[in-house]
Amino acid sequence: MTPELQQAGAAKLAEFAAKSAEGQTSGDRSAGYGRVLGAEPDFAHGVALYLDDITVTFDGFRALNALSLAINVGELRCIIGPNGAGKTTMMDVITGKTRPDAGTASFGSNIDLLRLRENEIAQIGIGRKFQKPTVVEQLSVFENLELALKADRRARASLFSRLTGAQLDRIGETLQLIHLLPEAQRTAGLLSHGQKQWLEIGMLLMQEPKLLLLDEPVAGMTDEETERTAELFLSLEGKHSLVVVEHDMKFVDQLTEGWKKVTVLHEGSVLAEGPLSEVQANPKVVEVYLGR
Ligand SMILES: Nc1ncnc2c1ncn2[C@@H]1O[C@H](COP(=O)(O)OP(=O)(O)OP(=O)(O)O)[C@@H](O)[C@H]1O
Repeated sequence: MTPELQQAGAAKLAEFAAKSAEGQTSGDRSAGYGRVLGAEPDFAHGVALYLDDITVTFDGFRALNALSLAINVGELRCIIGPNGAGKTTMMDVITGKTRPDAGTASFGSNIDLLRLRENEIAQIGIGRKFQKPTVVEQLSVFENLELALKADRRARASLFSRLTGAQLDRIGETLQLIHLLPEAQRTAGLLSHGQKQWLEIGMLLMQEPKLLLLDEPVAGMTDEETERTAELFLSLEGKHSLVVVEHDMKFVDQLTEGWKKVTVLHEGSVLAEGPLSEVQANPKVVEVYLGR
């Protein structure tokens, strides 16, 4: 690593540390966790996420219209639907960015998501990946993962301390999982688009999310990258619940392996649910989405 890069890395870490310290004084994630929740999500009923009758209105326009949806623990669910169907708004409600006008949203059977702030929702184990990767370009792949690990409340005390053996092992395992072990020392800014997306997924994984929300994860990827991303998600299934919003039907087909449930959203509610082949043959789905 060049001295410039080291300096840039140190500056980023310092900036990050300052933000963490700020959070600590103004109701940060760990403080919020204890204050608001005091409990881990209860997954005993096998459901990770429940949305019930959620309505979101923007200036009189219903972006979500009595939307109900349940995602099981460990399930990989693909959500498809035409532009404007409400997919992003749904993710915004789950992550606390948008408050619905009506309805309920819970994580496990006990945690009311509508009472939590965005940072608190991240803290209880809901990770979100936006379409555009937001890795720290000046840092190496390894340092990005290290940063994500240390953003975790459980490791905050050790922001500037050396990584423990267990932490190094976790970073190593994640590097392998996201196919970036050979690129560990590479500056993130030099990675391909697909590799940046994987790195960002790796950063989310460092926080051990129970539910991962992924918005068009393969947009802009090559066919090979798309295929490897499908393999990655399939390897995460079971250990995490995954909600994948995607327009790429080949990718959805790979992920659902011919049998898993796909949800079709249209005009803010569920239009159809079932295996991909079934929803693709559904005349209502063809009319509003696939036939276009
Ligand atoms: N902040 C907002 N103010 C006003 N209207 C909004 C706002 N956010 C979303 N909308 C509208 O709500 C509807 C649902 O948008 P949303 O982005 O959730 O759809 P989407 O299914 O994610 O679409 P895409 O596939 O294009 O990303 C759209 O008609 C959109 O214009």
